[in-house]
Amino acid sequence: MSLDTPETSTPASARPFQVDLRGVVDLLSRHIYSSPQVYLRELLQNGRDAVTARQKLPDAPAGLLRISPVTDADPVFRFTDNGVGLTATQAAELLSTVGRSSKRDEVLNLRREDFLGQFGVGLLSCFMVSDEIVVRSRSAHGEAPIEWRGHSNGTFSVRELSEAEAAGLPVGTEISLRPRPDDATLLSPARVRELTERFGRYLPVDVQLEQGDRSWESVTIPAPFLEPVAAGSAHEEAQLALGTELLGARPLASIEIVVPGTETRGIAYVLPYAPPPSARQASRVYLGRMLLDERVEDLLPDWAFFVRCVINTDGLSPTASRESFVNNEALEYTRTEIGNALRRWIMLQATTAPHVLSGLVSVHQLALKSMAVHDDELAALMLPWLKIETSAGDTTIGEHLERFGELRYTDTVDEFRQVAAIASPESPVVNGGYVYDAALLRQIPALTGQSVTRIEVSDELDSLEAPPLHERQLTAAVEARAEEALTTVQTRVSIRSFQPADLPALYVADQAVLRRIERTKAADIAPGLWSQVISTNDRLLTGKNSGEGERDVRARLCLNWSSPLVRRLAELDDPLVFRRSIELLYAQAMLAGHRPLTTTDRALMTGALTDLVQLSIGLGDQNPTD
Ligand SMILES: Nc1ncnc2c1ncn2[C@@H]1O[C@H](COP(=O)(O)OP(=O)(O)OP(=O)(O)O)[C@@H](O)[C@H]1O
Repeated sequence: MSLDTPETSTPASARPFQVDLRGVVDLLSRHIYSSPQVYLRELLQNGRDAVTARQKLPDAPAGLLRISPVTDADPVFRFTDNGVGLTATQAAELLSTVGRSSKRDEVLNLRREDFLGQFGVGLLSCFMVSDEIVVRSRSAHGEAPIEWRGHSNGTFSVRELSEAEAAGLPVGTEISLRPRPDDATLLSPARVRELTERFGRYLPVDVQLEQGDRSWESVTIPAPFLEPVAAGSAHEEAQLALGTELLGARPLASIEIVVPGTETRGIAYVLPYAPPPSARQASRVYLGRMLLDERVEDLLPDWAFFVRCVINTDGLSPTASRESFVNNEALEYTRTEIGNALRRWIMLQATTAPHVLSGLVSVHQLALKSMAVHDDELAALMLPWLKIETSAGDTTIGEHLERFGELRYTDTVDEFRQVAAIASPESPVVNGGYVYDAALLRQIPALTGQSVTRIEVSDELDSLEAPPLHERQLTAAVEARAEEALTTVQTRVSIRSFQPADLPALYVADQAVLRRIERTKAADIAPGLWSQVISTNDRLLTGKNSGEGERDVRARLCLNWSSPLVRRLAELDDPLVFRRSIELLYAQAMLAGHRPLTTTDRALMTGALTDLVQLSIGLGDQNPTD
């Protein structure tokens, strides 16, 4: 069927949509606004906008918003402003038409930046707490004062007030609400104070609350996050107090954020504790100094999880719920600029306040590493402060490079654990296995010109020499005895010589090393032509192939033939002492390599320890454990 109107039909007259106000209020309260408490935010916002509109006229007084909560003596809530006011025509048109707003640019149909409202639905939020809204207003443009009454059943009336009726009504607007019994607490003095302070504490107009004794108390204070502060000033204290309230602890530092492009400014507080890396810090955000939300999620870049911000913006667009921003180019730009401000601050600390940076690094290592990986400039400044684990203990990249001039690292934690025990103290190995570490270490040559080498476990264990030929018979017998001792944990045993000599055993799980051990074993058995064939073949091997399957590449215990303890064990005749000692060496090598112990491993270790203790105190013959 065509959507065009058939020529023969009678032209239909255009009629306006009917709006079911109850449905709209239900939509607002259940699906747009998070809670009925936003009635106060919407009133504050309308009052603030009316004051702004009046300030554009000559001789406007300073803006003033006054709120009288519901009390036992007076069950009506009143909100007054000394703003621009409304004429009868404006009231009929603007207050009574859902979606009509005076605050949009007529041509662009966009929010005008000096106003907070734009959607033309805010006043309806009062129907979430009251069945009737009464507006009495006197326009700054002259004309008779008016009274507009709107009902939640969708009807309204508007009338001009006589001067007698409007006696004492100044230019501006007064909104009265009589709360539904269930909602009365939302309009009570305590809740009204709490909500006014939360939403409107930093508004650029004076907001006053009526007290029990009919006096007025101002709740507005200067926003401590909008001005640069002098060190040691009361203003700085107020700024830190706000950060302490926000984080629950005194911030490590405060970083000024200024994004002129979207009229955004505020403070990023550095958390004094490390949050989980996945936890994106939500920002407390004000729009035109009115609270938008305590937890706006998308204003910071992902990596900025070490700060929490308090921000005010005049240039970003709120969604209709006024609890988050429209995800547009301006938001994207602001997010990037906030990221740049954080980066600039870190760089400044690196050059002017290294102690601040080192404090920051000790708490927020991971966030900083994640930033440095994608940012050469930042990496150059941050690298010296970043902590690393080395076979000679924990240190920083800067200290390590200063001491050793070069850096050798493993790609994984597992590799590190296997080589850490045998790395020489003159050339320690760095653990590049923690998140971002290897990627950062690889940046060093380009940034500082210093040498960085990735090492392989197999290269480090290259010095695993087979015992001399004349001792092979003895070592083969020890290997067999030791392997028998370890049958429950199915671990092979090889004897090799390596440094340091005081390390009796090494647990080897690296496949390349295991292949090499197997190779030397085959070469030992088949000297001459066969050993050449095998070594040529090994050079060609880069991964798994059919020949490899025949080799035994199970993890194994490497006993150190250079260790006096192992040599002493080789001479030991007592089978129980030998077995228990081998079991203990196995457990010790597992623990030194940070390998998790299985139940069998633990049972083996406990049994060995118990027996050795019993044997050493002379109980061995009476009660060995098995
Ligand atoms: N206190 C007031 N003084 C003067 N005019 C007002 C006042 N409150 C509301 N108005 C007029 O009524 C219109 C509709 O108000 P409403 O709160 O429903 O929407 P809005 O403020 O324009 O937009 P939003 O839905 O985004 O809050 C306003 O655009 C304004 O012209």
